[in-house]
Amino acid sequence: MGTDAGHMHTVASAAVIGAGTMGCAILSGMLAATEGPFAAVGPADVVAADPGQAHRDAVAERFGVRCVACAADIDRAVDVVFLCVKPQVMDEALRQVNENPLLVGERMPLFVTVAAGLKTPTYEAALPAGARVVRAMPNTPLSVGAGATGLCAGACATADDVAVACGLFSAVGCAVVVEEDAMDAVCAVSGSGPAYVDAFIEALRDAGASLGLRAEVAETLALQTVLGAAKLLQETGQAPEEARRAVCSPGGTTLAGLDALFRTGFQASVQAAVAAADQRSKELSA
Ligand SMILES: NC(=O)C1=CN([C@@H]2O[C@H](COP(=O)(O)OP(=O)(O)OC[C@H]3O[C@@H](n4cnc5c(N)ncnc54)[C@H](OP(=O)(O)O)[C@@H]3O)[C@@H](O)[C@H]2O)C=CC1
Ligand SMILES: O=C(O)[C@@H]1CCC=N1
Repeated sequence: MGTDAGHMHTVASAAVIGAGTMGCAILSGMLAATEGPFAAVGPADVVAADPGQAHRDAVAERFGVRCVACAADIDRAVDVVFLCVKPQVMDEALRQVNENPLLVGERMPLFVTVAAGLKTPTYEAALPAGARVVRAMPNTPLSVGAGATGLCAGACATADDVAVACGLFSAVGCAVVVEEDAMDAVCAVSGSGPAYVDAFIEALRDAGASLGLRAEVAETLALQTVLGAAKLLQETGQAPEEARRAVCSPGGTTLAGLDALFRTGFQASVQAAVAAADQRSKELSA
């Protein structure tokens, strides 16, 4: 990594290990960045590792990056390695990283992991002493520039390393730095969160359809309602409680709807979902 006049580290090259949903979202954000630490990184500076040949061909075609089967096959040193495989196969991916002297030699890259559950000491124990690790928990809207990412630093990561990782994730959404013991909660709220919102949109669509709306009409209305409600909060800075009250006319439809929603356990359902995801994240790290 180089340091520019503002002392912000800039990245010249990167590797993405595991080019699935998250790996591709990171590739896409990194290559689109026109400012921040990844602004100078182009397709020729990036290598992706993924075992599926057909998948690799598709990734090479889509992003113009070089693709190899696994981290052991990466044939150049890089500044940053993004670890984007499932937690269950991280051991193997780290073993392949360790087999590659270009990645674990004298000049080690910064390792940024997005795996759920696995804690930074796990990586630090698997990699050579002194490995700089930043753990991130992004979410799928990253791929459309609207991600929400929580990050924390491993024991050897510097403030600049955290700034580099934040630079990538904040170019494609928002990024917040938290303590490592908050990462399971971040995973439960925003990492898994898009799926809860999708489930809500499905339920709103199906409820509309059950009242006789055509399914496509119901889905369009449900989706735009969620998008619009979030945008309203973001653009006005209103608290959700305040925005919610503005929808409620005395004795009107919304209060009738909210009363049924809360009476049938909406808040308890969300609480249970987040608690279960938090618990699962903790289990993945055990
Ligand atoms: N999806 C999400 O919403 C989020 C996921 N995450 C985390 O991101 C990580 C990746 O998840 P996601 O992108 O959804 O998973 P995907 O299955 O979409 O992507 C993982 C990719 O890694 C490949 N892979 C498996 N083993 C290796 C290896 N040894 N070396 C290189 N590549 C390998 C897989 O290939 P193959 O399929 O052929 O095995 C697959 O293409 C997980 O750890 C998850 O916890 C974090 C936040 C949100
Ligand atoms: O479901 C999972 O385990 C991953 C982590 C957060 C979102 N997807």
